[in-house]
Amino acid sequence: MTLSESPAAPVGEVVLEAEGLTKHFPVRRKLSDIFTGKRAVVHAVDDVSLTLRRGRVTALVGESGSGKSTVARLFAQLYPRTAGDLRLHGETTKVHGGRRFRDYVSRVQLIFQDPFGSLNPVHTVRYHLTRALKIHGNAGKNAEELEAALAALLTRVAMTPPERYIDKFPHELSGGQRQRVAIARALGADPEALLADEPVSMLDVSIRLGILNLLRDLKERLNLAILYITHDIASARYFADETMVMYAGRMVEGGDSESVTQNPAHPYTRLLIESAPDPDRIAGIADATAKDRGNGEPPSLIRPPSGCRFHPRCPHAMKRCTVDLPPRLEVGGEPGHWAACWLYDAETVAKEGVGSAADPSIPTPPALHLPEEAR
Ligand SMILES: Nc1ncnc2c1ncn2[C@@H]1O[C@H](COP(=O)(O)OP(=O)(O)OP(=O)(O)O)[C@@H](O)[C@H]1O
Repeated sequence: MTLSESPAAPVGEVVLEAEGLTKHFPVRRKLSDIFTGKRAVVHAVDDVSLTLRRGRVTALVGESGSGKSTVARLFAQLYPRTAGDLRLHGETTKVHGGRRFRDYVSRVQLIFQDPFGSLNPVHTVRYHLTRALKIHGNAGKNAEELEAALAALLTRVAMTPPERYIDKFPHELSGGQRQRVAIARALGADPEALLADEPVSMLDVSIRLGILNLLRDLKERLNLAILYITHDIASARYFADETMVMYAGRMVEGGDSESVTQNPAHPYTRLLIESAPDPDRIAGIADATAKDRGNGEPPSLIRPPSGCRFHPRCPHAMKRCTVDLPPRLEVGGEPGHWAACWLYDAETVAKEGVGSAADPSIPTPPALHLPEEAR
């Protein structure tokens, strides 16, 4: 097997495109539902639009329960979607098992958070990788070619010399090495896109950077499109080209990673950044934590708030935020940087005044940098 190093597809070519992706999970029926005829659902993901391109990492950031893993599973087609479209190279794709699903999985691979759970403890590295190569038709024509393909996979994830690792069982490897094997197994399909769901969150802090550097190397050498799911916005700045922020099942901000992390526009992104441990900002941590507590908890996804879902926690909320869902609005002067927030609609701000409908118990926020026309 030869991994398609820098394949002909141009960097930036769209691989996968989601439009209006929505997933509602039904919740257990209550007696009252029988009388009302309604069935409650968890609004796990609503109206998510996202594009994955060759040679680019797109980070999807948000706190626990915001819907990130559900988006990854929708992209992997492990769940049927409630609504919306998913296109592979411009064509709608909807597969439910069988050969079509296997073809899809050959092009789009998912890497899980838990390297301890994703490898079968009774099988060796050789078994896991051979199986992946065979399933995806990349095992070569004979034993020598298979051996060469196995060595290529381990070399690609910097587990060298390959013979040191190939016959090891998962328990003989460190967490970082197991995640490298899981990545090598995904590469066994020779995919175009990797969906990495919190790939480093269960690893020691000291080895996280090594795995992110490996993924970056793969993005460049194999021209992969990578969806990087994380709750750690600081790592998104370091690793991703583009960053999208999710809150309570909806996307609230997006743009290139530098703009989103250095000049966050949505009040939720600002809160996320303030509560992220940042070695350059150690003095501010206690203060930020206190502010978080004041800003409350994520809402129920069974009955999500009307309008902007962040409005009950938002120190800048206006009346319109409580009733109208904000569209994606451009953030002044930064091409491609948007926020789904009425603060970026000058007319609304002028008419209602920033914070005019905010809960008075929310602590006073730091100064907002709004576009001039909205001040
Ligand atoms: N199979 C399911 N059935 C019912 N509800 C679900 C199911 N899977 C997820 N949910 C709900 O959907 C919401 C989004 O969950 P999801 O796991 O996608 O969030 P997340 O941002 O990935 O969180 P985490 O970082 O904790 O994994 C949560 O409220 C979760 O409880």
